[in-house]
Amino acid sequence: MRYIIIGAGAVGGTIGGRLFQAGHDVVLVARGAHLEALDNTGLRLLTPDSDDLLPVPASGGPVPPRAGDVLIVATKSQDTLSALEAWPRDLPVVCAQNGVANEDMVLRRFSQVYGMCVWLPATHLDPGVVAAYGTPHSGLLPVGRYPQGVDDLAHQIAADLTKSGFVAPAVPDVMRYKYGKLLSNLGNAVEALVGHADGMSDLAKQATAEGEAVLAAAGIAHPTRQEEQDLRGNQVDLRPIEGLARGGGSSWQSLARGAGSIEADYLNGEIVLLARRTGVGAPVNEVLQREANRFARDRHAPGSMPVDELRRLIGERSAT
Ligand SMILES: NC(=O)C1=CN([C@@H]2O[C@H](COP(=O)(O)OP(=O)(O)OC[C@H]3O[C@@H](n4cnc5c(N)ncnc54)[C@H](OP(=O)(O)O)[C@@H]3O)[C@@H](O)[C@H]2O)C=CC1
Ligand SMILES: CC(C)(CO)C(=O)C(=O)O
Repeated sequence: MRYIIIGAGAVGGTIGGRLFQAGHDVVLVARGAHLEALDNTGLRLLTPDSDDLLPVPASGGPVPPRAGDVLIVATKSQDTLSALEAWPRDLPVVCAQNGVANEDMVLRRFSQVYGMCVWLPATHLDPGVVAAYGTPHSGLLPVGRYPQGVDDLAHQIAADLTKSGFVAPAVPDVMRYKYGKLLSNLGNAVEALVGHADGMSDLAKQATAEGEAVLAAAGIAHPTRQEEQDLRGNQVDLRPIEGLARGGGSSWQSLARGAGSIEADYLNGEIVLLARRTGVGAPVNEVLQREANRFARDRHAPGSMPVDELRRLIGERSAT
């Protein structure tokens, strides 16, 4: 099996780097300065306990096919389709991403799709450099066939990831896990907008509570908090890497890089979509989606919105 990682940033770089370290064939697909650094120097993968320079092959696009190729897409959700555009449609694709929309988007074009629920705090620090901030051998990556089930390939992927140091069970209901993870990611926009200001976690809890109510109204199952906690164990506990504080989660990082786009349409926006479909309200997530998109478009620095301003906007929207 050869793992082709489409979007070798924080998550893709970490998964690809660990698979490579465990002896698997890996190709990292990247672009721009990141691709140049990967080509010239290799992938530098930092963890709390290690600092490795890995000569993982990299490419800017499709590579000559080989039997057993598997695509792992680890771009932000807004980049999924364009990143997969040039790849042969008979390849299996694993969506190692947050949100729950990628699998359907990919299934329109590729017939064999897998979901992966990604609990793996990581940062794309610089071109060619990624950091994974978990406990040693951390990262929880349940994987399964989309929309449900476990086939031989899902078992093989889970086994390869497990041998690479992840906790990676093959699960028959991967989307149930991904809906649970979606709830945890509704606070991404809060962190991106107001940073770690006082009041940030209350706003994130409001977004999550609203998300839970919307999933309940839509009849969508997700793990209970206890089940998720049991599964997570200490796999996603952040540990410091000396000299490298983690600024924030994946959406915060998009703003910090001035990326011009953010994943909010696929995180808070998923709750807004479901709320509209089921006829319930989702004012908190609506404001977070709108403001996060505005912040990304106007290239505001992460954490630069006063928390009172965000509270005011949510209050205003909730009152209408
Ligand atoms: N970071 C984290 O801690 C976690 C992230 N996730 C999820 O994982 C997914 C990936 O996030 P993350 O790793 O943070 O994102 P990153 O931005 O770090 O990495 C995504 C990479 O994809 C690249 N990319 C986008 N389009 C293309 C393309 N057409 N060709 C080649 N490369 C492309 C980006 O390049 P460029 O920079 O040039 O745009 C970037 O390097 C998201 O769904 C996120 O929500 C889940 C759990 C934790
Ligand atoms: C859980 C968390 C916040 C880990 O960083 C994440 O999923 C993200 O950054 O998107």
